[in-house]
Amino acid sequence: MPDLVYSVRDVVHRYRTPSGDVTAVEAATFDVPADGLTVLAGPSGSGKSTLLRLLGILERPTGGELTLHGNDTVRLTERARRALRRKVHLIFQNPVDNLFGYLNVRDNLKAAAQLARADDPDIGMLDRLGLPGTADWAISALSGGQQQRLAFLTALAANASVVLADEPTSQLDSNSAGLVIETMLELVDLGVTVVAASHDDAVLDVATRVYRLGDK
Ligand SMILES: Nc1ncnc2c1ncn2[C@@H]1O[C@H](COP(=O)(O)OP(=O)(O)OP(=O)(O)O)[C@@H](O)[C@H]1O
Repeated sequence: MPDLVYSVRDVVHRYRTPSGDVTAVEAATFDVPADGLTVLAGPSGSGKSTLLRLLGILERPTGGELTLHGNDTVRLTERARRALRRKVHLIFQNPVDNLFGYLNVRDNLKAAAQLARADDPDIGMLDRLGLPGTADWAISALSGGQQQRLAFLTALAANASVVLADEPTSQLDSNSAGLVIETMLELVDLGVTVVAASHDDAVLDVATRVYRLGDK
């Protein structure tokens, strides 16, 4: 049995709005084992992004239980939640939101490591993981797919054990999406736990497991 990274039990999340409470996540129950690619699937508005924010410890669920490596993230102090959050790396759907546009490729890896208080990153990962010879390139010189690929490599530079990706291929054409999927699977092979919210069939096809959120 692989290690359990997340245990999610009857998790509910409501947002307060001026026109009343909005239930974004309703009774979500699933496990995320350490191995493989876990995909959260569901139609627009089904709560995928909210669930990723809860898994990323950016927000506390309104109800239910959510543990990360056995730590009860609902009841932990803010300080303990911050320490746990350092092991988790979030990737957003728009590639440029994941990178510092004014830094080159190498310095993006270095900045990710510094922000996570990790050791100096191995820049050679660019050559091994699909971005050979790009260390000195500006971010704007990379294609969207290459930018998103680099975003996943910044997670390695940050020494993250968990990567949470919100619709990582939705802004990309199918070739670029293919590059990103390859990179997600490479991270999985390197022992990183990858959770992606996605309704892209190409991502669903390579998923190790899929948790479907219902229409509400
Ligand atoms: N900050 C917020 N305040 C109020 N309501 C919100 C907030 N964020 C999300 N919601 C609502 O919660 C529900 C779930 O949204 P969420 O973005 O998590 O779903 P999603 O499956 O990721 O959708 P999409 O694929 O369109 O991004 C929606 O009804 C949305 O309008």
